[in-house]
Amino acid sequence: MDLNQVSYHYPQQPILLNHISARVPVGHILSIIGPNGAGKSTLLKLMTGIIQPSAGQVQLDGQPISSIPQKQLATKVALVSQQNDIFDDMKVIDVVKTGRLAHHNLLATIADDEVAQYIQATHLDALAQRPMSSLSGGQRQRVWLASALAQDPNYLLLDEPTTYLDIHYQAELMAILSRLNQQKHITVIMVLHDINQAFKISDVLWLVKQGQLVKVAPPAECYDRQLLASIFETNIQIVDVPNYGKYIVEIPEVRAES
Ligand SMILES: Nc1ncnc2c1ncn2[C@@H]1O[C@H](COP(=O)(O)OP(=O)(O)OP(=O)(O)O)[C@@H](O)[C@H]1O
Repeated sequence: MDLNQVSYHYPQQPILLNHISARVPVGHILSIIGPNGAGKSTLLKLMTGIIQPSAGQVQLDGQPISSIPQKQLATKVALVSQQNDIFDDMKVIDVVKTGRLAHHNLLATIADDEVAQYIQATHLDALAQRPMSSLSGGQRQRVWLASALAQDPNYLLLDEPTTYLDIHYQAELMAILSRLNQQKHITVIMVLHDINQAFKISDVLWLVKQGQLVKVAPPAECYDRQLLASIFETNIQIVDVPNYGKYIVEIPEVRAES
């Protein structure tokens, strides 16, 4: 996937993203990080074709994403975002089957067997027959992931996927994504707020500030205290944690006692 001179502004709003050009490395894990309002989710939406650039082009397999019919696009690109409750009356297994609609015309023709692997991959076996309305936020998050996987996409995009997850499930989700990436070669693109998680799991980072792509590099090249401090406008320290490695912490400025 390529972004060629992509600019974007919401209707009646000033320019948000300004001439962004970058290539998404196929088969890798890419995380987009940056402060609130930087334009990360908007960038993700442009990469799914949900919104179209005001100028420039997003290309998928050499084709403008805007020219790919929606159903065909759904077999290539899947988005896991903060979802609403429109599926509350449905059973988990049926919500997962909606992802298969990228490959079928009717939900009724999709067999349970066809979605079993996605339910297993997201550890939802015990919940498959439960209504969505009875699930916790973290469990729902895994259903959205299973449904996106059922699209069998080349590109899996996730917008803040760990928001509702406790630290155990955050680690579990990261492990699931790593496994999918390694075994199925799915390209993972996600917006992550936890920068340490992003640094740990990603092959490439996009650092975004005020609609600009400030740096594109592997995590090892982004452990730069000054760069991170300027992006997040806060005091950053990078510490060495035994058996973990480098860890980024935000340290509030210490004020001198008067
Ligand atoms: N539908 C919309 N209409 C108008 N402005 C919007 C819309 N969606 C987002 N914006 C504005 O665009 C800017 C970037 O929003 P975006 O959600 O892309 O940022 P973000 O980096 O993902 O932020 P966060 O970390 O807070 O989720 C913000 O100023 C936001 O208010």
